[in-house]
Amino acid sequence: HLVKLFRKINGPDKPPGPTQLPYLGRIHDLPIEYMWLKFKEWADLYGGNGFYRTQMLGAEFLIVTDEKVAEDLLVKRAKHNSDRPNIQSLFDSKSSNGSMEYLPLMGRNQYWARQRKLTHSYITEATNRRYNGVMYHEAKRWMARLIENPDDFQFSLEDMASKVMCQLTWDDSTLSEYCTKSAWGLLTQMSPAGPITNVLTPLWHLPLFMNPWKKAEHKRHDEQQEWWMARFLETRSKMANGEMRTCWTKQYIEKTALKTSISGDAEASCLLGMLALVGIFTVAGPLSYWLVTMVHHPDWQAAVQREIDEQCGGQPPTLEDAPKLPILRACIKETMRWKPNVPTGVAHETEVDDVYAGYFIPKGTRILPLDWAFLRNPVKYPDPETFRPERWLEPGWPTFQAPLTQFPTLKGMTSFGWGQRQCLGMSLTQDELIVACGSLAWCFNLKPKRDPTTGMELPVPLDKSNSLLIIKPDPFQMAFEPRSEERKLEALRLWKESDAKDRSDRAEFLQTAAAKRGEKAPAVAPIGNLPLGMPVISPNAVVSTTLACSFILLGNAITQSFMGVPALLVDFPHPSTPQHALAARHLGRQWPVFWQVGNVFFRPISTLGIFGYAYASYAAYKKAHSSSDWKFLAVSAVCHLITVIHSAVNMQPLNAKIDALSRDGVGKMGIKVDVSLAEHYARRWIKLNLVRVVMPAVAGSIALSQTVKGRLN
Ligand code: HEM
Repeated sequence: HLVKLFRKINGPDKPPGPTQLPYLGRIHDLPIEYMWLKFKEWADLYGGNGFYRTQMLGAEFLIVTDEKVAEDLLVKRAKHNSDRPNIQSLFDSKSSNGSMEYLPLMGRNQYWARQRKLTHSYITEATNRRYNGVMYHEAKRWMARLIENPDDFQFSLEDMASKVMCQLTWDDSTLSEYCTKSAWGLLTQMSPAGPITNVLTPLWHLPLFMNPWKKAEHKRHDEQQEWWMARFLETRSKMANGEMRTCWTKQYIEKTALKTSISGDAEASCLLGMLALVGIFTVAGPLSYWLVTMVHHPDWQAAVQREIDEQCGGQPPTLEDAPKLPILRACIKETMRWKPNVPTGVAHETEVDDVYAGYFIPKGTRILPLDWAFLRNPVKYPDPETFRPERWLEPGWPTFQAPLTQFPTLKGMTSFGWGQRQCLGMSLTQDELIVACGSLAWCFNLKPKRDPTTGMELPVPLDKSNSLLIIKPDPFQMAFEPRSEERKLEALRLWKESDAKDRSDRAEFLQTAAAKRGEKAPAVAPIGNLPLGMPVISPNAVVSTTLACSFILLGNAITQSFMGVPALLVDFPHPSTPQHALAARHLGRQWPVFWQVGNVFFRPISTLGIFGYAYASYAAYKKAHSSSDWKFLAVSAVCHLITVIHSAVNMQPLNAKIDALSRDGVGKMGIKVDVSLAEHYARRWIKLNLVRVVMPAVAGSIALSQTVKGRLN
């Protein structure tokens, strides 16, 4: 039976390709890491017709390695070849059961059709509006961040792309960090290099109680959905107060909701959430590779800088300048050709049996347009392994197109896919890369970093990346050297100016909204995403104050336990000696002086800590319940609460006892104490006071780490 099966699956009627094993196909020698390189290796062996076939665990693949074949199958026969394969580790990735969640992964069904139409119209409109200046604002912020903290460039790069998308979707750039995390979560889950269940698909069907992959996906999925819905509802409630500026979600609620076939809030929140998410890791890829490329090609970097200096009047480039910047556009396009960030391409699935070039292509075949192969075709791209932007700029190269005011353009590149499923973010990607890469070239010399001890240049690897569906380079180090002191100051000034304008625009908008409602305008403009109905006080400012409280309390408690009381007890006479009674009375008299400051000063600031941390925790909860930030601050609040309760319940009675020593053992409320235990009371006090050392230390450390990580912004 096996021999028969083997002959059948490798029969001469099948398209060429590596020999297939029954059921396994070629799963055994297809590496998860850098899978596209193996696909290309097979392409060189079997892809003479522009395609070859392989199998994986019963799934049939047609790997397309020539653009003409991709055009034939995915554009001309798009009607039958525009479905998507199921992704095992996501629930209903194709929306066959109406989940309506992830547009790029949906099958070719009604949900996909209406969501694609709407997404296309929103992106087109935003492109025509020049994205309301969001890209310029975020590029300026990024330059300033790179000047102030260059070593954090990988984070700030992705955060810039995320802020652009969050701003366009919800008019709130403060959502960027969570959105990026959520984006990588989804990307990992859907990639072959993600959970093992994407490759060993039967594992996914284990019962839930013994299935860690399904449990993890439940959690990820539910958190993401909840967050998208929270953003949607928040926009709606801000709109009800007239406090929402232009963004895609507002546009949907205000204009589209009544006219569209989108089924309701759940579908709309997913469509908008997915739109925000898909523009992060995609744009971050070429931006990261731009850094790598420029470090390795200082001559082209200098050419881009010269062009910008000559054409943009000493300022960073705008989209209006783009026609005058062919070298910048050529370098961006060549970066995307040389280091494509979706190297395997995105699979389509066939919906009918078909015949192509005499070969039978069964229904359900996954067609993979292998971008790595398209972009390394030596006929179209001579010397394909080398970064050569001149191929877009000089007549004589197969890819040259005139006029240079229009070409080269990213639009239509094979990297954006094919036919009915072609990427909807081409213009947004092109515009964002022109603004961001152009601003980098205007402001910095991008160089290798030197090891501070050896003085040697640290390598910037060319071929190290993750292996997800959309890739980015592995972490590396490099230097961002401002081109001159004036450029640096100008970049900082531009950001300050843009930030101030943004804040005042928001404040003015809110004031107008308040005036329309007949209310007094809020004193401080809420920047970001503060909870509705709360006084508008920045959680960051509150926590900075309570942090000081925690550490003051800590300092005080250390002084008391390790200096103050031990000093009072030096050479304290033994109860059997005649001097003891006098010393005990003396201790009782010293005590109120010592303790009073605790009641008057430290208890109130400890109480202030409770409220401050609780407020910040609540604000963090409102901002993103699904993130655990609020829990950290809640722990800080509880630590302060414990300190206050402990002082009242355990320490105060001890104070009263020591105080009673000053009156020969009879306290104010008539309590009687044993004078011979004077030193014992004081030493016990030292021990109990350690709670007042530990609790503020924990509270303060947690809050400090949250503040340093920027979790309260
Ligand atoms: C370097 C940047 C980008 C690359 C290389 C890229 C690449 C791709 C690819 C290969 C596809 C699948 C095409 C196919 O199946 O044939 C795709 C689909 C898609 N892209 Fe992009 N993309 C990029 C940026 C963006 C951005 C910035 C957005 C939106 C803001 C976006 C939105 C989409 C959407 C919505 C789809 C799904 C289309 C559908 O399934 O009908 N992309 N992209």
